[in-house]
Amino acid sequence: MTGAIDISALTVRYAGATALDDVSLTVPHHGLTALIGANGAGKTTLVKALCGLIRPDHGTITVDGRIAHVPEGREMFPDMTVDDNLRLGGWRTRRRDTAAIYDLFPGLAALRARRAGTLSGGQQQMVAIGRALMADPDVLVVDELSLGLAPMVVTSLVDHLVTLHTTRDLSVLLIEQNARLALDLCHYAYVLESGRIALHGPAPILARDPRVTAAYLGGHIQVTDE
Ligand SMILES: Nc1ncnc2c1ncn2[C@@H]1O[C@H](COP(=O)(O)OP(=O)(O)OP(=O)(O)O)[C@@H](O)[C@H]1O
Repeated sequence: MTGAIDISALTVRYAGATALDDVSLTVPHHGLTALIGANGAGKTTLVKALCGLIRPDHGTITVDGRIAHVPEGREMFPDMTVDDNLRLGGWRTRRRDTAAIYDLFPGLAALRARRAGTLSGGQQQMVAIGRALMADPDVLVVDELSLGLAPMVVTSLVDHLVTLHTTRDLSVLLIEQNARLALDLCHYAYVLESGRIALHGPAPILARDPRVTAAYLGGHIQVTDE
């Protein structure tokens, strides 16, 4: 065990089609690590394997400590209140006190009795992060933080994530289609292409790699040498 998450030689096949092919990656302790990739690259498959929702055909996954997941699309229970959605996150730890989550996201406090399905996408994303935190995780897997959200909302969520990472010493794996966001935010990144890790390295270096800029950053990036 070297990291908070260690994935080694992971292979997943669906009915003969290979979704992940010999994927290895490490999320270091207390690091912010990104996994970026286009539609169909295998990101969701990797998250499902990580969360034990599918059984890999080959390879190993080890997690050091408690892992919690902020799922793609938030996955609220829409007819339950915000507070009850948060409490669901604490079922394993038997934690019921949600006050710390409202301290972190003060905007949610006034919404605690609202049905979660009536919240905006950004508010739901805060509930989804809060629900994951109710599990007192050491490792947080955040799947598509920015999906369908306005840039200002994403900026605010990113600020919260950075605060969480620094104040709670969380190790974070951020799964993102928005490569610019992921490379700005994270220390290290992996690029998944057609089920294989095509590139990996420190995020600032990947952000200047012509293969990344052409495929994931719109092909226009200003590289200045100081
Ligand atoms: N249940 C399944 N049965 C068959 N093939 C599947 C299944 N789930 C995913 N796949 C295929 O596996 C590959 C990887 O899919 P996956 O959903 O992991 O990609 P992704 O990177 O998460 O894509 P997106 O960003 O569009 O969600 C794709 O070719 C997809 O069609």
